[in-house]
Amino acid sequence: MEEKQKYSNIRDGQFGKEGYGNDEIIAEGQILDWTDRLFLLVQPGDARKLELWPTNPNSLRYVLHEYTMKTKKLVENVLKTAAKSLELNEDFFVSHLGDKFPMFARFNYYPCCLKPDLVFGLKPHSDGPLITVILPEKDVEGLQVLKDGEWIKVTTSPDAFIFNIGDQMEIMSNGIFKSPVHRVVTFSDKDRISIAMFCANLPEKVIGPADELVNDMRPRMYKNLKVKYYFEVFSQMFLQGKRAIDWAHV
Ligand SMILES: O=C(O)CCC(=O)C(=O)O
Ligand SMILES: [Fe+2]
Repeated sequence: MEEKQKYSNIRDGQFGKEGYGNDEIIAEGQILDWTDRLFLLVQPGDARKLELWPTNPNSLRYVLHEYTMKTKKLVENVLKTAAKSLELNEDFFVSHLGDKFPMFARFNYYPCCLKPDLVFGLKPHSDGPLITVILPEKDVEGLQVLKDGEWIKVTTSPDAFIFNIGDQMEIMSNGIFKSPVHRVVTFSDKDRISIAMFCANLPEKVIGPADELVNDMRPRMYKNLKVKYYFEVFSQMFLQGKRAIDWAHV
């Protein structure tokens, strides 16, 4: 416990986004997730808060750096394919992101729970950034996606990543790609771990639907929004269990 507290997301009584710990508590009775998590900015390199990067195990810094670089390459390739599938220039998403886009790593540990019906490992939410790369536990399922009012299990496959579309992608694709509501359930007899890498546009960028995807058949669905502002709204709404994307509609 002491080791974890060295990296706590509460410093001098102030809640910080990065570090070890659960969500900020903003309301009495707010339901917290059944999870232990560490959240770190991993990209751009010069903005890392290394004092929050655990030194045990010793290899973590090196491995996380390598993992970040490889995830970046992978994401760029996937984003090129995604742009092509929308008949946009293949660099559409990649050029918006630029080279120094923010990437965050979230290490999720969901302990087993004697009353799994009463808690979520992670409550229903959508991801705010552009795209998330999830490395799930090899053989413990737990992630579920809401589709047409039903919760569908996301199956895992050894050595496969899960790519999740985030709100920024839904906005930029004018709603063609959907940012799904998803949640993580717990089990009475199994723990689960996952690593989620969130890739976002720079806070000062303004994003909106691609011009090519707005036409008479498909009118503009979302406002143009400054990313920083969207995140402020997102954080508040997330804690209240609401979706920021509903607020972003024109
Ligand atoms: O643990 C998972 O599989 C999903 C994690 C997730 O949705 C998140 O961290 O936003
Ligand atoms: Fe998520």
